[in-house]
Amino acid sequence: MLEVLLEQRKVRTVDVELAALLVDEQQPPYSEGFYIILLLLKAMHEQHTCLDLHSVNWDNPFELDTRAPVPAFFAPDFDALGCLNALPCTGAEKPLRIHGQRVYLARYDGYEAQLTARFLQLAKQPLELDLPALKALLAHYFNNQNSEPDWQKVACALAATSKFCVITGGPGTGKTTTVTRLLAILQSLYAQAPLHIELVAPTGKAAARLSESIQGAKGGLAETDQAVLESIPEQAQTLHRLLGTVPMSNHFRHHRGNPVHADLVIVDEASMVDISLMSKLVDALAPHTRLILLGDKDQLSSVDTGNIMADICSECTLGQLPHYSNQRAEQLGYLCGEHSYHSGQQSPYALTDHVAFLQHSYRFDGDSGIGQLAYAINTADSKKARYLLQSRASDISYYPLDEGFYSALIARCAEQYSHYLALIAVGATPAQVHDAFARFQLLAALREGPFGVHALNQRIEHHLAQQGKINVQQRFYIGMPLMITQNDYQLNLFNGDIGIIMADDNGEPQAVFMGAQGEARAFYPGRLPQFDKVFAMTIHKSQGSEFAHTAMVLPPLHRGGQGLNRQLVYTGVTRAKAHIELICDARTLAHAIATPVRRASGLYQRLCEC
Ligand SMILES: Nc1ncnc2c1ncn2[C@@H]1O[C@H](COP(=O)(O)OP(=O)(O)OP(=O)(O)O)[C@@H](O)[C@H]1O
Repeated sequence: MLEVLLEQRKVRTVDVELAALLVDEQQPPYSEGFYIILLLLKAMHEQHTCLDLHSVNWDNPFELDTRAPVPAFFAPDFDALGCLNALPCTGAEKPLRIHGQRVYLARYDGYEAQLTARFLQLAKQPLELDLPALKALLAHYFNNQNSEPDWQKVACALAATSKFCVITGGPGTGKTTTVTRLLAILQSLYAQAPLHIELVAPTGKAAARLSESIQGAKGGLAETDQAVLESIPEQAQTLHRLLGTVPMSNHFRHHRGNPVHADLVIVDEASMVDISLMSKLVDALAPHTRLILLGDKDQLSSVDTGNIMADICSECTLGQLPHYSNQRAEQLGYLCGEHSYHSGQQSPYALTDHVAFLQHSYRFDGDSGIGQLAYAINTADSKKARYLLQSRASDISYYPLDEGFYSALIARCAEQYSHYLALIAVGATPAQVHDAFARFQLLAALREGPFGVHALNQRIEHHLAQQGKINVQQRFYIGMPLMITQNDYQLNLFNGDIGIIMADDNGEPQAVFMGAQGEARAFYPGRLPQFDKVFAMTIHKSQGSEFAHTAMVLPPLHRGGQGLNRQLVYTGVTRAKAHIELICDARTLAHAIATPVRRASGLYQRLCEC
């Protein structure tokens, strides 16, 4: 049985050794306890926080290839919980922990317990507030007289009246605008002693975009006191930088014993933050520090373990009212105007009064193809998605994978990328070149294979070289676009940063990046941390970025399309600001839309039980 698992790469040798160690069995034949621990380790590799016994298909628990007979790992009447509880490694201070039907490795149980306790403690902390002053400020910054509730105003009211708040919403729903107004409101409320605010994001790219968005949104704050405006920070940093990385260690300089100095920490793109990093963040917050998480709950989960944003926003459903408590709804009525703010349903969820869900997109109006396509994907409406692709909406182009599509795609991409190359050729400034490059991006679901980024990068490069637009004889040729894949705190270059090779005054190639203040930063290529060429980028890597024109290629079902899911496709589509170009089989798209990923975790349950 073990050989089959190893052969089909369902488990790794190191997992086998760890499981054997935990159950204290030296060699085969192994017990059912050993196999259930292997199942837990497999779940961990798939970035689940725990193994949910309810969701195991006991007839084929390791999801083996069913073309061959699947061995029976467990007896038909197998009592998984009884077996786990009887293991010597299970218990409160032991490596394995059990909560209901959920099995954890101690470390992840610890993270989840810490997040639950800290979120709860923050949410329950009383705040002394001048409510009439807050009401007046809310009316000043949100002065529309709609018959419907203004959910941005509600989000501000929730965040101003609590030490913990989550604001979720799709692209262009105004998360940054709302937070900027919130900051103006808070700094006005605390004008005597302005709050020390830290803006952070999981990647350098996302931090730069947050800085840009806050600067833009501040421009829209007319009639705001100059001192208040000046007290709103504009520069965001990475979470790692806020916490202070310690070289060669997974610990940070800031932790419970040496907390971060801040009255308020705002985390943008929080869906990209894994459970370990989020635990370290909450551990490093001083007891009085407020926390606001911003992000799109429907985007891809973090690369590493966890699903925090989706877990916290479990009760948010498109088109539905939130389940705010009566007390909260009453408070919102006073602060934001008399409307109906709750579904009427009472929820046991401890954070129910701390989550704001923005559903109206200001970027995409009702007629926008991109907005409708994102909505159709999110609501699992494949028919609508298919209709939209065929409908010739002005902001959607659709190319099925018919004969000749590949060379046509490469030619279109080469054409798009010609613009920034032409600008380099005429000596345009780095800012102009970067602007032109950022107008178009090809995204791919996979890294390998003909539909993967490696092959696409090579083909586009080859095409441009044939047209004489780049000279690939040089390793670092003029015009080569690259994306940093490893943080380098000394150089201030971060995972996701995009650089373009341009010539210095002596004609030597250097990688030019744009800094947060719009300044060009140049490095000789030999000094760069790890990077990839980036004519094509994986959808995963595109998180936290947006492009005016985004093209996304999905492989057919038999070439890797089976592995796609709803969040991946949604994330890709919502990178587009003005135009989305989809290159795929309709069947692949339908399959992805019908396949949501839900990572197992107990965060929501714990927050319902406390
Ligand atoms: N209440 C509003 N009224 C009019 N325009 C708005 C409002 N809120 C936001 N906008 C506009 O919508 C656009 C998107 O807003 P914003 O950048 O705040 O959204 P977001 O949710 O942070 O977007 P994303 O994270 O997808 O970039 C901006 O141009 C902003 O000016």
